[in-house]
This record gives sequence, C-alpha cells and structure tokens, in this order.
Amino acid sequence: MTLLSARDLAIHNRLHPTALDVQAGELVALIGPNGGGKTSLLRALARIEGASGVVAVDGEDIDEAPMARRRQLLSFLPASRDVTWPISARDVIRLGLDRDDEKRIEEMVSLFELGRLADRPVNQLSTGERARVLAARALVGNPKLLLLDEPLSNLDPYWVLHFLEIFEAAAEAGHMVLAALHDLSQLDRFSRALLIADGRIQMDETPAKLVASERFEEIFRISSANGRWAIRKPADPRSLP
Ligand SMILES: Nc1ncnc2c1ncn2[C@@H]1O[C@H](COP(=O)(O)OP(=O)(O)OP(=O)(O)O)[C@@H](O)[C@H]1O
Repeated sequence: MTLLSARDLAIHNRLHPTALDVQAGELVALIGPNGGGKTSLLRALARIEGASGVVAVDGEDIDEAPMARRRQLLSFLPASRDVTWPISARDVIRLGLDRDDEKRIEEMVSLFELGRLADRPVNQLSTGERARVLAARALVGNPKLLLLDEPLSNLDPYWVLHFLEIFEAAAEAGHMVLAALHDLSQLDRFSRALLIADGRIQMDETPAKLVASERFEEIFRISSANGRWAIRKPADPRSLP
C-alpha cells in the first residue's frame, strides 16, 4: 500500500522536481555525496521550507493538514544535535506530542534507556545522549512517516544497532522510515536505497544492487577492491588518446 506519495517536489537551485512513492513497511536509506540533496529532500518532504509540489501521507495532503494531524502523519529528525534550551530531556520528548500523554513519554524514556537522564537539562547531555532524546521526540507521536536526517551519527555501536531495531520495528508495524546515512556499513539493514546527487534521485534500488553498480562508484568517486573501499583515482590525462 502506497503511504507516501510526493509529486513535483522542488527547491529552487537545490532539488530538481522529484516524485517519490513509499509503501507501508518500507525502510528506505537515502545516501549520496556531501551537498547531494539528502537534507533538502527530507526538508521538502517535511514541508519545513518553501518547497513546491505536493506531499500526501496516507492520502492526506500535508499542506492541508492542521498541525496536530501533521504530527500524526510525519515527523522530522534534523541532523543537528544542538539543543540550546535548558529544559529537561523528558520535556523535549513531550514537544513531539500535541496533548499530554505521560504513559507514552515513559515508553520512550524506557525504549531509549533515558531513565537516569530524563530529568537532566538536555543541553547538559552528551551528543549521543541528546541524539537518543531527539529520536525519542521524533517517535513519540507514532507518526506514519519518519524522516530522519543522519539518525545514526554520534551513536556508539550498541546504539546504532538499537536504533536500527527500533526502525525495523516501526516498519514492521506498517510505518515508513526514510533515513539519510553516510555510514554505508549499515545499508544492508534497509529494504530500499535512494542515491541522490546534484539535487536529483539518481538511483532507486535494493542496497545490494545499488552498491554493486558502476554508477554508485562514479557518483561517490570510490571503488571497491579486496573488500575495502578506496578513492577512485582520476584518469591519467597522459593515458588519453
Ligand atoms: N539554505 C540553503 N540555501 C541555499 N543553498 C543551500 C541551503 N542549504 C543547502 N544548500 C545547498 O543545497 C545543496 C544540497 O544540500 P543538502 O544539505 O541538501 O545536501 P546533503 O546531501 O544533505 O549534504 P551533506 O551530506 O553534506 O549533509 C548543496 O549544494 C548546498 O550547498
């Protein structure tokens, strides 16, 4: 079942007109070189900035949905872990809800193992601890579409795996996850991968097919040799005819 349908999404000079359909239960990785357009696409889908086009989640046009409804349809986790407000972690999580629901907040505190940290000012937590609090805020409203910008950055190995399990559980429950990633070692945990460069989706494949392709190596300017990635050397101009 198509739960996300985006048409003609565009940001002047940054994102070419883009169409995207995502099915319920899909776990989609968004990869691409620096400046390729991952954040621009996520922000356009989240309707955070002036992007043209239409985004519908579960048949509802996001631009027409009241704010409370929007939070049930989608949430956006920004790449920045900076939070300058001196408010408690628990209250940051609460910002993801439009009505008080202590039981749900406690579920998130428990899922992200925040018990000891929940009442501390969030600006006094470590970067990885804050990443957990911000992810909890993105998930607390149980939205159908999770738009996550580099959710695995700043996490230790246990938390990378724990976050992946949380995303998999959300997908299994019929939600959709679209996550921008730089660390390609976790790509095989995703069901689908989009490669974006020059503000355009260049490939839309299974992770295995995408990584094995010549186009992937061209765009990232790397190549695989003996099981390791290496920088692709530019062609020697003296060898050209
Ligand atoms: N607010 C802005 N105004 C103008 N141009 C911007 C703005 N934000 C980003 N850009 C440009 O848009 C392009 C895409 O940026 P974007 O942040 O979407 O890339 P990205 O794939 O998320 O990159 P990274 O991997 O470095 O985080 C880049 O060329 C960038 O310089």
